[in-house]
Amino acid sequence: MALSQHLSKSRQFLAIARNYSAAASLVNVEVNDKSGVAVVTLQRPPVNSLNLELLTEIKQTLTGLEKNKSRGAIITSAFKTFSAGLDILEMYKPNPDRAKEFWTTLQDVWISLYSAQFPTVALINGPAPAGGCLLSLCCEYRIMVPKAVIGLNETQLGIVAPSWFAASMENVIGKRQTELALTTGKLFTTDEALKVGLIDEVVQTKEEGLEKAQGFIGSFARISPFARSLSKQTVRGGTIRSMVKGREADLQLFLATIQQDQVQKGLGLYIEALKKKQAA
Ligand SMILES: CC/C=C\C/C=C\C/C=C\CC/C=C/CC(=O)SCCNC(=O)CCNC(=O)[C@H](O)C(C)(C)COP(=O)(O)OP(=O)(O)OC[C@H]1O[C@@H](n2cnc3c(N)ncnc32)[C@H](O)[C@@H]1OP(=O)(O)O
Repeated sequence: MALSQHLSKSRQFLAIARNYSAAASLVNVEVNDKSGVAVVTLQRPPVNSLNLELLTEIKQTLTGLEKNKSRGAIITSAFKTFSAGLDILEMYKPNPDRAKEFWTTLQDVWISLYSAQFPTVALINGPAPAGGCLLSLCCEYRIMVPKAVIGLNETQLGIVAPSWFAASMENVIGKRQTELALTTGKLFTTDEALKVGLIDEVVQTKEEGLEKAQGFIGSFARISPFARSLSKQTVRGGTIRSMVKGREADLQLFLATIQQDQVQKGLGLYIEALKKKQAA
């Protein structure tokens, strides 16, 4: 492609990206003019807990990037927490219609991000428990800052990570480590996560992380995008097909689980503990 054509295409893409960024106040999208890589910054204060609105905006962002044949996406946070995971208030004393839409949107986000045709990097610039960890596991590469934690800690809340959460982790660190991590609800420190392969690199700052993430995506410059994305599909296809096939049953299981008295009690206590921690 001629340089002028490439630039015009980039500008067009930039304008589109800025458009859906402007409409989406909980997610900011900035496309690097040179590389065409999108930096997708989650910005729902204070801790990017994933409620219906944030998930909807992430889903719209991913759809936009796919439609515009993005060169790649780096997912990060505007705050000191990457993401506190699912918003517990969406599961505590839930409205049934909203809970259904909430879980369906989470499933949609997982499918879009896990199967994205473009390269994806999670720049984990702070704690990433549960749903925050899941979001990063959907990406192809994980870069993390020191003194943070990451993991699927659902059992600590008295709930169970669904099978597709577990599969996402298993595909990265293997069955044995996943079983240990899930049953104990382990939150890995940055060093532990690197050792077990849950993350790929440690950086000292977010800026350094952005450079490394651009470098990872740039490493595909000489690889055919078609061959790249088909290879990704080959590796991930089984997990995606199984999740899609079971998504209705998964939704029903979620709705039934969060209606249980014992689960509601556990979530209530967990919310109280979070609030007490802040008051202390
Ligand atoms: C075979 C399978 C069978 C069955 C499966 C079927 C169904 C399964 C059913 C359910 C599965 C559901 C899966 C859920 C996954 C999740 O993601 S659950 C969420 C888990 N998240 C956490 O445990 C993180 C909790 N938060 C923290 O640890 C800390 O907040 C954090 C380290 C992230 C940041 O610490 P800090 O900077 O000190 O902030 P604060 O703790 O002071 O928090 C600030 C305010 O934010 C509120 N908050 C924090 N996290 C959440 C959250 N996840 N949701 C909602 N709100 C949150 C916190 O209460 C403070 O609020 P306040 O200012 O006091 O109002």
